[in-house]
Amino acid sequence: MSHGAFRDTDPDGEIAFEQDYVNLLYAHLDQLRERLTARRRTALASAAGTRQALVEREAVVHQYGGRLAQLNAAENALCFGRLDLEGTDRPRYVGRIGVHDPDGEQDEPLLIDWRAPVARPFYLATALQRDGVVRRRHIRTVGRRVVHLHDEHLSNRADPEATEVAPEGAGPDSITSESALLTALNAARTGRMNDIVETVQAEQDRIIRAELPGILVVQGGPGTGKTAVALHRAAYLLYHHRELLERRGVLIIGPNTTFLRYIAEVLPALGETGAMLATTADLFPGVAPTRVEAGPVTALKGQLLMKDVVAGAVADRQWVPHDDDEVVAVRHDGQLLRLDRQACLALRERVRSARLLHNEARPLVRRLVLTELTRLWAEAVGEDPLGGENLLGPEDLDLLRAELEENDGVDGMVDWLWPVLTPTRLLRELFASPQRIRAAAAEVGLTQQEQDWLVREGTGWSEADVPLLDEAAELLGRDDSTARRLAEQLQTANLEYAQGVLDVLRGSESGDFEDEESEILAAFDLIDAEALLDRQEEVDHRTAAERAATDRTWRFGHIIVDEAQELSPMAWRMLMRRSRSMTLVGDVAQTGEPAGASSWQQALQPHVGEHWRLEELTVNYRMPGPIAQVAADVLQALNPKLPAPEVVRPDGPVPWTRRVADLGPELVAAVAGELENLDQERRLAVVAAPDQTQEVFARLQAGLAESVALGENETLARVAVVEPRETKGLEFDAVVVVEPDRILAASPRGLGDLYVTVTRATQRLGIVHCSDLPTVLRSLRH
Ligand SMILES: Nc1ncnc2c1ncn2[C@@H]1O[C@H](COP(=O)(O)OP(=O)(O)OP(=O)(O)O)[C@@H](O)[C@H]1O
Repeated sequence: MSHGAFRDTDPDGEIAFEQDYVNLLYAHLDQLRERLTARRRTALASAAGTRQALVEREAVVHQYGGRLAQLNAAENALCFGRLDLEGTDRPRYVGRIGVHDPDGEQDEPLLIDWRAPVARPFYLATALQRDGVVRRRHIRTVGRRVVHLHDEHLSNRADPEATEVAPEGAGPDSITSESALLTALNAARTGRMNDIVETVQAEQDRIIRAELPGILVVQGGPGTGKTAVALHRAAYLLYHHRELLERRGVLIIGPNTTFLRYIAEVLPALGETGAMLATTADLFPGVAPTRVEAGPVTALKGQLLMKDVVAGAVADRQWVPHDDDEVVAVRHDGQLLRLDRQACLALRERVRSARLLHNEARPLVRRLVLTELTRLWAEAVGEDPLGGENLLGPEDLDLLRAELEENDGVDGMVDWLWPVLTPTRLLRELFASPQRIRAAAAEVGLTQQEQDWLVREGTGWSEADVPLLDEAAELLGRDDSTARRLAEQLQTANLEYAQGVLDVLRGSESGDFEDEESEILAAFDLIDAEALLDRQEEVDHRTAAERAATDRTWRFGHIIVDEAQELSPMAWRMLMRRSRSMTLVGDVAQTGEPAGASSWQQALQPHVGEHWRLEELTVNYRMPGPIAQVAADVLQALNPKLPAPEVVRPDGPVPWTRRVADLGPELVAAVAGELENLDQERRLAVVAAPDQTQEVFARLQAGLAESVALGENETLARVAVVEPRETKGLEFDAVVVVEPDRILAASPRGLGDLYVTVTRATQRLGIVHCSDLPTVLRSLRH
């Protein structure tokens, strides 16, 4: 590996040279923005008298808006790289977007989008595999000012002074652009994730640019860049498959809303705003889970056997009398027409054999019920007093049937036998009734304890309920009656609104207008309210993400799942319905959820068999060596088969431990000491077991403001007190772990939570404990 020296001065005018070029790029960016803003303004102001013109105008305005957002996002670090190539004097500049000189004669763009194939050597070229690259230059800018250049000479013919051999142990051989990378890794964390577009590494680049179709699993230890890679892959795929992915949308699933906030700025910074960020809990429109359930309940609800429980619950609602004494009956024309158990059983079998979804089978149920009731009524009224054949002919039967159709009691009977069910009604009524649970679980063999876990007191949905609601929706099919009623109401309301718009237009019509310019057509001459409504519906410029958020059956162009190891089998089942083109990133050593995966094979086999491919990330960019060593010890105990990632920064502060009598002043002193070790802008997380976070927070809130010479708000803004699960996917400059023994005891999945906890720090790690340290933290014991 070779790398160049920093140039802090600019003896050869290199910075000035690059500054000129960067100025030129920004001038083009400004020009482009101005031109687009003006065009957008003109389009907005243009008249759109016809339906077609209105649709076209809206499309153009929308398109300009999207492009402008991309250009605005490129403002920061527009250009960050340059490649000098063999056989040409013209360098190739790499940046966030492509910039062309509209008047230029050259074919080659002034700036190449990092996602374009010709930008790839910027990330991949090494001294051994140069790909035609003689020199790779990293250009660092602050605002629009070039502040630093760093060169890597990949050619043997390069200036020997600018090339030096990497010091021993400076990190894995595969690292490129080491100086720029180390600058990024050592930077203070802000609480929001940054993009890594300037320093993507070769193994990451391969994953980012992997082909779209199919299921790609990315396994990697903590800090190997899985989240970063997943988000850059989203940007890459949107660039290369824009038409498909803007139409179908990209869904990004994260473990919780804190995490989604943490990553929210990465894609916009890469110029992409169209992806939908969600947790699996958000995937059933209209349901916002707030209910917290105990671990065993969550674990049970996540298991695949719950699909059979839900199916059992639906089947149980397709009612038949329990014995020969029970009947369903309707009174008609003085006759009591009854369906007994045998008749109901036969009817149910006929309907089930039609293999329709529950709600969609209702019209068939109604038809069969009517046939049976008609037969019963005919038997009663057409009976030949002399004992001969029934006196009624086919036409009479048709009349009887038509009459029965008008009887409200028939609908009541159908409701009883085959009620219209929504997913929420089905599960609400299931979880409220031990009898229903027993009936639903009859074929599944749930233990009494498991059945009791499903009984729900109170209301509200949990995250684990969402895949069950989705399952129910799949089995029930559309509840047409409600949907139709709602659609009709909406249509009426919208029609009234559209009519109102036309009335306003008419109201504003001037008297002169009618007399003198009757040739000119006004909007209300051309369209009626219904047409206006149609027109509004056609001009639906919500992004695919926005439309998908309200449509449970939306199929996405691609789904990215982060912390994918946490998904339960039922959650996988739900996601698989939404796309089969997926990137799943995670680490099976970090699983904390009770129903999460122990292996990718176990997680995916039931849904896609062997149809998935695995890539691995092997380099830890987050932790310095001494912290990584602590993590490696925990990993060794957790799953010795998983290799600990290599580190990029071998050196760093040694993690410290402090034994305290209780979590009082000594804890405060330890945290205060740690804060003093950190620069002002750096942030600290104090991680404690779920049942201790409140106490720890209260102690620190009271004690820290006094110990550290800072205001209370200022101090607490730098210190987050969190439980292990809340730190999933996040990182902090420093982490203080409180009572690891207690964290271990509170984890449903053994060492997973502790492993997550000790792998969050980018700079410093400390441990405060009252009880003995767990054996896995042996390297920290004195
Ligand atoms: N090529 C890179 N250049 C600069 N920074 C990088 C690079 N790769 C990763 N990082 C940084 O390393 C840190 C860890 O990355 P990330 O959070 O994506 O890892 P992860 O594998 O998802 O970790 P975890 O499993 O713990 O959630 C982040 O700060 C990220 O920006």
